[in-house]
Amino acid sequence: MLYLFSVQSIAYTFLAFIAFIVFRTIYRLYFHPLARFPGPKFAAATTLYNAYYDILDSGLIKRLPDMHKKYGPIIRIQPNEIHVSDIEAYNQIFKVGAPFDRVWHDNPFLSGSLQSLTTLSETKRRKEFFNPFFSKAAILRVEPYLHRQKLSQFLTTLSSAATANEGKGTVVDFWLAFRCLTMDTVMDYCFQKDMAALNEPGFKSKIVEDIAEGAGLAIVATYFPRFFSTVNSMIEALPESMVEKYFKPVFGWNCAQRSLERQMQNPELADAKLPTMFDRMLRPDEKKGQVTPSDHDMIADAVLMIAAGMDTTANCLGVVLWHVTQDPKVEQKLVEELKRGIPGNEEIVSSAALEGAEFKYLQAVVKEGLRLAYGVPGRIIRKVPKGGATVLGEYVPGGVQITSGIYMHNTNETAFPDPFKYDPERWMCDEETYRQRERYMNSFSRGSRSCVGINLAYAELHLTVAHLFRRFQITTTGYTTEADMEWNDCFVPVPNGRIRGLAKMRED
Ligand code: HEM
Repeated sequence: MLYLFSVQSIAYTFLAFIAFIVFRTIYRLYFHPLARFPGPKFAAATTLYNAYYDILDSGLIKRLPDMHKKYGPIIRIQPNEIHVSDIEAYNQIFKVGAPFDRVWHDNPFLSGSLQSLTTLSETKRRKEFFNPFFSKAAILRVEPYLHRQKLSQFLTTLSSAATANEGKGTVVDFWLAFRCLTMDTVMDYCFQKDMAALNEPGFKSKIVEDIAEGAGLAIVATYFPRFFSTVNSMIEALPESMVEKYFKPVFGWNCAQRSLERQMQNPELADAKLPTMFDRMLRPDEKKGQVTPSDHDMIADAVLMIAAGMDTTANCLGVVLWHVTQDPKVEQKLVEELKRGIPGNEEIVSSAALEGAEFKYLQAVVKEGLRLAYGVPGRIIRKVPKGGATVLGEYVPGGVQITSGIYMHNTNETAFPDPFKYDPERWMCDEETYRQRERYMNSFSRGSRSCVGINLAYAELHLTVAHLFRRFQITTTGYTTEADMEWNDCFVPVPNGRIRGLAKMRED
């Protein structure tokens, strides 16, 4: 009897569940406030549609251009989410001060950080600490002690690889090398903390490998935030040796986190002559109503800087290296310009000089790399304010998620004819065309939530690309394939393979 009862109750529960799914699907398809928006029916019925393409395929974002061609400029891509393809609508949602708050998918490593703040007012208060720290003037002021030194270490380690084998060179894993560079730079710039990844022969840094390998999970975590939070707490409760062996990304993050915690508790560990990111937070301007964030939130911000600054910049360097080495004309023009502007092979010039009139082609090479590296291609989501908003002439109710992916704008066919071709010449144009193209190029996002690290990123990119190609001849053909460079949208693009190349010293 007891057995029967339990079988019956399981059956009833199952039927109730099926009924719930059926009613919910009918509601979503025919009675939901977004029911009138066009788009695939499956996407309107369940988030599994998005999840399928984001987790099991290379990302929904890559399907959106075709979906927009079929259904129009404003489409429903999830039961409660709208995607718009039009640049004016993008500007409406992402302009400075726009009332569309960020949608935050809980992430155990970043909760409490700037990125987890959703409203404009909270964001503005926290950004007051960051904006002066990442200003162009601040970046230039410390450049001789920091990012230029990191660049020198990068070039030295690369020289060792390039002069090995009696000068025949060695194959270098540039995927890892660029991550060592960007990780060491961010850690040094923000916290005066030397992770010394660049000193590892052949850039074989374990901590960078461990942290970088976790990037692929970021998008999965946005669909199952509670599950990932719980699993993360369980992993953290395990003995350290097990975490190191079986859960490498978590271990890498924990190491970075502990090291930052140590530094926060012992501020004297920082070199007093240069500020760290925490200095300003620990000395808030009370007249402006600033308050020091909690220790937890400052640590979360520190972790955010690594997460936001490492892969994005390294991805762009990888894209530039790949395309430049695949096109002899581009490489020749770049190297000629660099030889004119940097006569001595061993010389290091400042990022300010590299952003001047003598290096226009270098700037175009970097800009085109940023365009095709996409920054955060798809998942930057906003919430329609209470009371709703009119977007592209359509009323969208309050509370609905809305977005417009960077990938779509960076590959807009009108702004960038033959959009997937890497062509720095697009940026060697008249001012009006340049401005038009810039409106579509949104790799750093726009508005109140745009990238706070943009100046540091540009300095790193110009410095690295200039000195890399000035000093080294790199062959990627035969060591990297088109398929390796294909990417999956994991919040940031994660390439299928690693970019590797044979590095040799340039003779003149
Ligand atoms: C090529 C390099 C980079 C690209 C393409 C890039 C791109 C972006 C994008 C698209 C966003 C918006 C993400 C969102 O709204 O969810 C963003 C946010 C952010 N970036 Fe960058 N980024 C780069 C480098 C850096 C660096 C070097 C740092 C600092 C060390 C940094 C720090 C941040 C922070 C803190 C945010 C969060 C801003 C907020 O939530 O309001 N980024 N970045």
